[in-house]
Amino acid sequence: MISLNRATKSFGQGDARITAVDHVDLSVERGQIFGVIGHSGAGKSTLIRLLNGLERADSGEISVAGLDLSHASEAALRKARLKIGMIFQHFNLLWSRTVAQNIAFALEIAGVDRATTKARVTELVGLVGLEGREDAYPSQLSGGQKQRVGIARALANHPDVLLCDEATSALDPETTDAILDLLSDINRRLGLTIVLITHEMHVVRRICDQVAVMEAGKVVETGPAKAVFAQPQAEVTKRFVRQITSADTVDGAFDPALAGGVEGTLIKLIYVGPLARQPVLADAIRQFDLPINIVHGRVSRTRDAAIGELYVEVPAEGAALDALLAYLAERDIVSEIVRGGAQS
Ligand SMILES: Nc1ncnc2c1ncn2[C@@H]1O[C@H](COP(=O)(O)OP(=O)(O)OP(=O)(O)O)[C@@H](O)[C@H]1O
Repeated sequence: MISLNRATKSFGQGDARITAVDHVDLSVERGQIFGVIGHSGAGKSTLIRLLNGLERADSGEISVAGLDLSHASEAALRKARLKIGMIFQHFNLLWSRTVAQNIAFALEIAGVDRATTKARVTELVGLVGLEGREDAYPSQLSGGQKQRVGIARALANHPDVLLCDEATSALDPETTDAILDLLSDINRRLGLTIVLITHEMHVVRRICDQVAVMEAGKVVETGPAKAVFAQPQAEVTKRFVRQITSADTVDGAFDPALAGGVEGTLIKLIYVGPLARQPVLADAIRQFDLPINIVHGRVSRTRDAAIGELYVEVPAEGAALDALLAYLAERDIVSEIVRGGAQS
């Protein structure tokens, strides 16, 4: 549905030149919710502006819903934009128009006749849960309701893709979750492809299937959200994941360095999905006759998976430890020795 091949965009000249998007390769499948996460200045906004044709790449190819944006004429881009819906952090509503008129505006621009517009607006108001608020003005709405109007407007012309630019950053946590759940529901019901940019790992965890992590214009890591959560590779990704896992833990993040009284080898185990419901550890204890002691554990959820993280103490090293780690690896459990435990 969307592909970027070595897409690059710079601003400024000479020493002041900044490469906001630097040779980015990405591929988004139809029906996916794809998150792009990064800190401020990482290049996310520029990337999303490349995807809706508001910026042209200096080099590389960008294709959205079958249109090659890198080489399209201005007229083709304008037409394509009708099929690329977008929602914004600050909603960008017309303040002098009611909810229904804001939604209808997108259809007026597309030249849709009055009767069709009226019926479509009613349908969209229902889809985003704003029944009864059709005649309200934006100033009379809560932040979450304003974003619902933004979503309805973005969906008016049956877009192929919905781009979300920090769509929940101005909302409180509860409203954020309600809007994310609405996006997830729309994605499932309409099979709509969604690309969202965010600086919050919570957003990625709650609804994204795939994620790309950006830093200084480059994509430093990409993959299924559950894999990136389970085993973040880049430093910046590890910090994002830590941010969320420590927020989830009532008594703060577990710090293995502070775990007292651990005599044997301290190992961190990570397992994803159905494994969380299998007694792999109990089996390992029986198989190796080792009193494996659980020091700390937690389970976090992504859109479609549970990720378990366990810190265990094992009175073994050398060949016995190797055999245990091999046994766990065969069962798709990732292990990392945190302290002690010479392997043979
Ligand atoms: N029109 C522009 N002219 C000059 N520099 C720009 C322009 N747009 C973006 N930049 C620069 O490109 C880099 C990436 O900016 P971008 O806004 O894409 O990042 P971001 O990840 O979206 O950050 P934020 O969340 O703060 O918007 C920044 O250094 C920014 O200053």
